[in-house]
Amino acid sequence: MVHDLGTGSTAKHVVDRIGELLHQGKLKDIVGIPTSKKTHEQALSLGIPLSDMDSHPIVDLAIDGANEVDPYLNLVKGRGGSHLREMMIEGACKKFVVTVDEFKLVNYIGSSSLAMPVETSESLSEIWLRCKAQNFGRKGLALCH
Ligand SMILES: O=C(CO)[C@H](O)[C@H](O)COP(=O)(O)O
Repeated sequence: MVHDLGTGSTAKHVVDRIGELLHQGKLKDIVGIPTSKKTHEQALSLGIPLSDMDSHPIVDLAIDGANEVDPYLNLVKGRGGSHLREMMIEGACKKFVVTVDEFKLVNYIGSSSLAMPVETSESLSEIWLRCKAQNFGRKGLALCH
């Protein structure tokens, strides 16, 4: 089974548990695709076999956290800084499970008043910024590397 390994404090518990089940022999034949460097390091330390999307373009299962979830199950993800990679990997998965606590549940997306994460690839960032600036104006747009 090809498993996306999510990013953030909630997903960290999932990755820990996968490592535990692997060591207990209760989980077999699993390969993980980490959505961030931090998760990559955590998975390596737990001995979870790792791969990437070039070798495994179809991901069977993704379990990851979210920043906001509305009553219709619309999500905000990416405040942990792995937006683009998560969208690529989780967009390719057959099944996507989101793990959140009650603090992530909102009446409408954006109501937590926290920043809305948007991430782009470095090579596209200028083109993308120009495009977004036309839609929203430069205010509030920042590049994070
Ligand atoms: O999208 C993410 C990372 O880019 C995380 O899943 C999201 O930020 C939730 O993180 P946490 O479980 O630490 O609250």
